[in-house]
Amino acid sequence: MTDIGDRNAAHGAAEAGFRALKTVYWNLEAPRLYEEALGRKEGQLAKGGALVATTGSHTGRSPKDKFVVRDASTETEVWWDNNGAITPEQFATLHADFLKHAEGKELFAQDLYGGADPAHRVKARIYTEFAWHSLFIRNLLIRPDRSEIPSYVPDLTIIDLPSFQADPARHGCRSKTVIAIDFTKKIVLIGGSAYAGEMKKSVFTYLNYILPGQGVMPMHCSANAALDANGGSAIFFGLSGTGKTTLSNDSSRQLLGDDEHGWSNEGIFNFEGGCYAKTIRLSRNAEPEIYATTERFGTVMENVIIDPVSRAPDFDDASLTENTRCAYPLDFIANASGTGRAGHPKNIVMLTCDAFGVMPPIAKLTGAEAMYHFLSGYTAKVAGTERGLTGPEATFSTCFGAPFMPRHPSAYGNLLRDLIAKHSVDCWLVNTGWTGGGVGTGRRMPIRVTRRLLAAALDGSLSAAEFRRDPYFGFAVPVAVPGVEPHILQPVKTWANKGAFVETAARLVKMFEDNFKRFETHVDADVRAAGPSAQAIAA
Ligand SMILES: Nc1ncnc2c1ncn2[C@@H]1O[C@H](COP(=O)(O)OP(=O)(O)O)[C@@H](O)[C@H]1O
Ligand SMILES: C=C(OP(=O)(O)O)C(=O)O
Repeated sequence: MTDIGDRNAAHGAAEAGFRALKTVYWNLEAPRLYEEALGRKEGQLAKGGALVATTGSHTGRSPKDKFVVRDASTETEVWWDNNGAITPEQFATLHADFLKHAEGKELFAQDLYGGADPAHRVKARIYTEFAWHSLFIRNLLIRPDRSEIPSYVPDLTIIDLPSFQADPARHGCRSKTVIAIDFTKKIVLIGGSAYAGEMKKSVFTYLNYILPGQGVMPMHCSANAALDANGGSAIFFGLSGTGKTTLSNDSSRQLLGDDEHGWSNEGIFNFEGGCYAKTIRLSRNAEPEIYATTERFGTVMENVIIDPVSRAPDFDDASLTENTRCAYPLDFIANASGTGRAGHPKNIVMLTCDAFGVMPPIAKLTGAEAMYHFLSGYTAKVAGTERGLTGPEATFSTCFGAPFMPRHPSAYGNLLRDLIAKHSVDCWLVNTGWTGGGVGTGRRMPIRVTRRLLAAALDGSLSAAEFRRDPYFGFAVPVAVPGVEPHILQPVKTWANKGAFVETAARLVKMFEDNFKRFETHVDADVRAAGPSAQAIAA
């Protein structure tokens, strides 16, 4: 086997069990990875300098194909209702088959960190079959200084082989696609999917497993901080597509990260060193910072269509998927933090994309309401983004990230509750979804309105506003916010058909209540009482 690039000479691919590899390219940086990716026809060069790759049939994550090894140490730790299980024997067979599949191949390896706080980081080594995947994960995670590479020994090893086809009968999985995590052996195997996001979310899942034991709250959230040191940081929880990336990019604040953070006694820290932004209908005006990254050498664009002649990207083209993406290192954003760390948050924002159009654009939450909405994890999927979906569909994904949470939600919920109380954090619920009606009749909340409301929340002025109680959800909604049309703050006023509003709101309340039944025995009475209730409707 030939090794190319900076590496730890004493700790290489043989330790991971690889045999008869043709070559391992270690820690290549962007220019070499471009050469390898383009030379293998893995992708194309876009007009502005980004590398564009397509992923074939998998253009998003495959949560149903994700499995955790159930063994003596995970048995009592993992929330098995939410995580698929495979046996240690099935994992051993899968691992051996992965190593066999890699024989004779050229692989790319990146030695990276997950976690900007050295006290709580994981050293993640990622072996990939594709050069563009190596560039993607190098962009997304934290890149060690070159001087740290000779002594780098990984804690976690990820092997990503999209050309591997799993066998459900042999490997205990569900299809030819598999994401298998062995927390005891600290190995992740990704096969049968070329969607690059699986790699970064595997590191996230690993940290979500280990960090609670270190007293650190891991969170599916973006984060930014005021430029003035006393202004404090803010975190934005939200499921995919709710606006974590879009809204954390704010030229008046410092960006920490767009997706995954931890909260320790020292403050908050990014798990990553890059961002993974959605590019569908990306607008230069509404999202100038993100747009600019698509015109740079080093950015990876995934499933974005480019013109065959000019190589200019067409962000309106969803012919491969709605989930088109660009991945870039944090320093491509001018006002990104150099450390990935900030003090304790002053504000927590829970983002929801309400496709029914009944949630107000912003509400202030009590601690108990924040816990209720954190455990509920509500957003809505829109028809067209998934096969078979004909109308908006409510999704309740606990902790705003159920697919990445190996432990029971109460493990994360209790940590968050204590941190909110200890640091007297203001909590908000923000609807980035529909207003004036649901999908089909209403329109998406203008980004300009959401940004204006957030600015007022984060600078502290909104806390002092006059509030009214939402008749359905019970939380406090501001009556007026400078620069925002007042009627948009009261959803019923934005609907032409008031009867339809009342009926839709009652339906959504019922969905919340049905969903929350599974948490009722895990929470205190104040949290149970913090949800919407049938009484609130009658009143
Ligand atoms: N009011 C709004 N707030 C935030 N995003 C919005 C809004 N209206 C439309 N969008 C669009 O919704 C998408 C949000 O995606 P993104 O920020 O990547 O979400 P996440 O990071 O939570 O997955 C972007 O494509 C953005 O342009
Ligand atoms: C990477 C992902 O997360 P997000 O959409 O929140 O960026 C994903 O869902 O694939």
